[in-house]
Amino acid sequence: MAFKLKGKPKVYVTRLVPQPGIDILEKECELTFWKSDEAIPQEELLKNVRGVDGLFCMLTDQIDKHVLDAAGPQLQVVATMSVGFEHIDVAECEKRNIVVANTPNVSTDSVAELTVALLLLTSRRLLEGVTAVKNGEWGAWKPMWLLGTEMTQRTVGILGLGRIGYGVARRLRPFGVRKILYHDVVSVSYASDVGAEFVTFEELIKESDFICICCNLTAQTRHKFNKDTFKKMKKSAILVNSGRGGVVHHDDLYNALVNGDIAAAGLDVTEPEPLPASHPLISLSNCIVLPHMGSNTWESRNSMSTTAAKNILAVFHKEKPMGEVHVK
Ligand SMILES: O=C(O)C(=O)CO
Repeated sequence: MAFKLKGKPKVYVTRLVPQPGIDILEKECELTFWKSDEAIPQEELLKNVRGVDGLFCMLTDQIDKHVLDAAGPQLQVVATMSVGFEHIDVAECEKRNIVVANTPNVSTDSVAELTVALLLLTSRRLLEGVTAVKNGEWGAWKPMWLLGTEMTQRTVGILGLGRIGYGVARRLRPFGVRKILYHDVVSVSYASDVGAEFVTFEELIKESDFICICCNLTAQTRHKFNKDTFKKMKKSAILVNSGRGGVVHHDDLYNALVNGDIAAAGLDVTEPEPLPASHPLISLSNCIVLPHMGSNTWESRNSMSTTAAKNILAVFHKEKPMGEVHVK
């Protein structure tokens, strides 16, 4: 059901976000903000959404039934400044005819670049090198010190050959990798652009030297990497996750890294986030943990902000937003 708006529609923005999106919204909407770089506490969110027509949120905000109730029946759109939308109760929004939209495409290059960077950081043991220099451990050249693994002639496995997985595959081809394997819910037509071969999950984990997790978190992918998976992987395998933390069982990963079931891991996403500094994975030299930096570029964040803003306006204009999402 469409609601007629009297005057400018009201939009609540749950954080300080890049200005380009705000400039777009300000022309047509009455904006209020959570004026902080830190996540809004849920009780503040519940208070501040009252009476809004649009909600501009991010992946740290739980947009559940209570928030929708607090907002009221005039709420038309929930636009998240993220690709992921696990934090939104999409089914509940659909029931209430509230459009949910995300920001696909605009962070693809940023996340794909980060994934390759993290793979190199991990496979070439670069952080251990930096740490050794800082700690004054850099002595005379040694033939057996901090040896990593080359990408050349290796098999790369990608779980989830969507936009980001494909972006990773395109960037890895010039490194001279021997094979790119992928597993996904369906085989995808553009796999042939990067010479990627569809395999079963079992084949992917057994044959790959490097595995990049680029998929969403769903009931099917939750803890897909667990103790049984790690036992089947090559002992020399390197695992990189830039998808969602919940795809990996972190306690099992810790054991696999300590017991030598796999060689190393690079994580840009964890479960939970933030991962506490006391978490055992952080103490390991063969595990690099980044603080979810995949889309941390000016280009990506500005586009995420403008896309979320345009999605909100599209709904007010009775048009289809670019990133409308539905219950799967
Ligand atoms: O957009 C997303 O879903 C993110 O994870 C932010 O990088």
